[in-house]
Amino acid sequence: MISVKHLYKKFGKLEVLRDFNLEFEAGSSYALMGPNGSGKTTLIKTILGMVIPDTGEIMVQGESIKGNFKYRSDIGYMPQIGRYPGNIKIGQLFTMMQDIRPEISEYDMELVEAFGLDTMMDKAMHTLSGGTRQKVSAALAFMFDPDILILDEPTAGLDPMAVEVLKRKIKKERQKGKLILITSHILSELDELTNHAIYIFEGKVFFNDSVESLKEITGEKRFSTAIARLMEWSIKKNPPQIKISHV
Ligand SMILES: Nc1ncnc2c1ncn2[C@@H]1O[C@H](COP(=O)(O)OP(=O)(O)OP(=O)(O)O)[C@@H](O)[C@H]1O
Repeated sequence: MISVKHLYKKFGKLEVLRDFNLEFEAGSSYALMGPNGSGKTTLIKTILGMVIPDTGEIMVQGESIKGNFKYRSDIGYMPQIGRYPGNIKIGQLFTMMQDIRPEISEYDMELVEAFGLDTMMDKAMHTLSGGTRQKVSAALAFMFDPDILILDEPTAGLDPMAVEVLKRKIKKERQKGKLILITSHILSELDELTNHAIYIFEGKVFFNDSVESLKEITGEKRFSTAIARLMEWSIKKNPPQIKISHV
C-alpha cells in the first residue's frame, strides 16, 4: 500500500534518513519507534509530501507520489502538534475541510461526538486547551474515512478517557482493513495497537519485522522489554543476528 525505496534525506550535514526501504500493507498496524531526533516525523512528512527527499521513491497505492497530490486524500494524518488559524472556530474548520473534499458526502463524526466537540463548535481554536486541539486533530484525521491513517504521537496531551476513545477507534479502523502507522514513545500503547515494529536509529532502519518476530529474536515475552533490548543492541552497535527484513 505504501512502498518506500532507497530514501535519503539530509538537513544540511545531518543525514536523517539513510537508505530507508519499507513496505506498509493494508490491514496492518505499524509502530514507528526510535530515539528523539531519529527521523520518525521526517519519514512521515516525506510520505505526506511535506518534506522532499534527496533521493529515493515513495509509492502509495501503486503510484509514485512525485508531482502527485491526489494520493493525499487516501491518508488521514494526525500531526504531533496541530497548527490551525487562531481565529477560526471548530465548526468552521470542519466545514472548511469538508468543502475541500466535495467528493465525500458522508463524514465519520464518531470522534467529534465521542470527544464532545459537537458541543464546542463555536469555540475559536486559539481558546482551546492543548488536549482539545489534539482531539480536533484526531477528529479531522478520521473524518474522511481514509484507507491510510498516519498518527504522530496521537495520545500526547489527551486525558485518560480520550486516550481510551482514540485507542478504540484506531482498533476499529484497523479491523476494517486500513493501514495504520503510529509513532509513540508510549510502548504499552504501541503493544496494544500494532502488530509490526519498526525501530530506527541514527538514520537507518535498525529493525523491521512483526511484533511476534521482535519478541522471538530478542527472547523477550513483553513488548516493552523487547524494545529495551533492541535499544541496547542499537547503542552497542552489535546486534546478535538481527534480521532487518524489508517485507
Ligand atoms: N526542517 C528541518 N530543518 C533542519 N533539521 C531538521 C528539520 N526537520 C527535522 N530536522 C532534524 O532532523 C532530525 C530528525 O527529526 P525528526 O523530527 O524526524 O525526529 P523524530 O524521530 O520524529 O523525533 P521525536 O521523537 O523527538 O519526535 C532532528 O535532528 C531534527 O532536528
